[in-house]
Amino acid sequence: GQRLVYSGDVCSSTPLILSDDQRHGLEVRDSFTQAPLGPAIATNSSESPWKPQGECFTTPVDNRTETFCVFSSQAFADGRGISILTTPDRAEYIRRLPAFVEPDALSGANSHLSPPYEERELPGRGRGLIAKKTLHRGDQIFADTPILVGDEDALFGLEKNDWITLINRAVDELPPGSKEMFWNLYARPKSDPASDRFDTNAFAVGVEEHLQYVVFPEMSLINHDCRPNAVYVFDPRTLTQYVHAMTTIPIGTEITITYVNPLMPRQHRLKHLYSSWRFNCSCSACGLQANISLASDSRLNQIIDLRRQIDQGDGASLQMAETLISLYEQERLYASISDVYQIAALSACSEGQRWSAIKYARLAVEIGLLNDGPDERSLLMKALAEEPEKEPCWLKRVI
Ligand SMILES: C[S@@+](CC[C@H](N)C(=O)[O-])C[C@H]1O[C@@H](n2cnc3c(N)ncnc32)[C@H](O)[C@@H]1O
Repeated sequence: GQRLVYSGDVCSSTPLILSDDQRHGLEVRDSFTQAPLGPAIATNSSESPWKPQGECFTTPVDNRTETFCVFSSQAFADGRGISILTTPDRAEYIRRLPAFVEPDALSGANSHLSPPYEERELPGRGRGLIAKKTLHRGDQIFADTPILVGDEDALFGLEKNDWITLINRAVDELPPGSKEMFWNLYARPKSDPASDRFDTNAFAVGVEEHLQYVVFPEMSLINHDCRPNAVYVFDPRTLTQYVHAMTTIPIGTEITITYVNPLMPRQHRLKHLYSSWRFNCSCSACGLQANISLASDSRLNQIIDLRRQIDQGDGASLQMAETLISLYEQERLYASISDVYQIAALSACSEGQRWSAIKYARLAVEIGLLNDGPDERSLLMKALAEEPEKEPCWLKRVI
């Protein structure tokens, strides 16, 4: 969850949160803040699922005083349970989400009976997840609800001791199975065992356009790679985070996601991973020989320059978009490529290149679903994939 804006805000995809000295300037991946499709919350108010709260703590946030309490439900998600450390207003919003009020909203979630992976001890990186069968792009690996939710304003605003009191209570209120999974999570001992585990394992997500940090204990075993083979996306209506294969993952291969913005140059990635998680990144992209690594960095710079030109100018020509796609492919940045297909689809549309527009729009739809979920852009891409001539972008480019 740390803010990883690098040169022009191109991409930020960090799942986890971090050490005390870095608890500032956080952000959520763009995709998480997309407006969900369909009504976000139920209009009828059902009975509150929350167990009566204990003591709450207050802190000033933006010139007002906010109160933070723990809201727990042991029954949530068929007894998996959830504890939410937030304000009473936000808890009220959350309890009306389909995750709580629609009986079938979680029917496909939290099923770990025959997972496509197994847990293994891996040299130099603790536990990790290894594919038990070959996975292909789009295969679902996880669909889980969080067991803990911690409000950004509480995490960064509350006195440390108040935060520690609340996060420990939040863990205590979980059903035994979930509590055990939480205590089994890895954390480097730093301040408080619950708070340390939360810091190492929480993902930043947007709920009601507000940043929350959420812990999914099964997904927490996924290690980092700068060129990962899996991606994750959060659905704020069902509070479900999905992990999908983004490339072919051969049987016996480790399943990975990226913890940092993969467009950062190698030195920045190494530094960031070390300062936040205290490990020396040894992924293939970090371990490249010096001259090959320089070539990789220069491609990353070229990507950032091109994207800046596109953002600041009048959009991309199809040629620019195809150059970008090629650079992403050369860099194996498949986990971040979906918006580049969108750029290509729009530029092809504006140049009246029918088949290219359809091809890139289809790719943007397919890959965008894995990366960003069903957001508004995916509707536009769907329409473009059908009949580009009917879209406002058609032949818009005046050259
Ligand atoms: C969310 S946990 C991942 C699961 C963890 N390996 C375990 O044993 O539970 C994050 C921690 O895993 C380790 N880790 C993750 N990716 C790594 C990598 N590429 N190289 C070395 N250590 C890594 C680091 O210790 C990091 O703080």
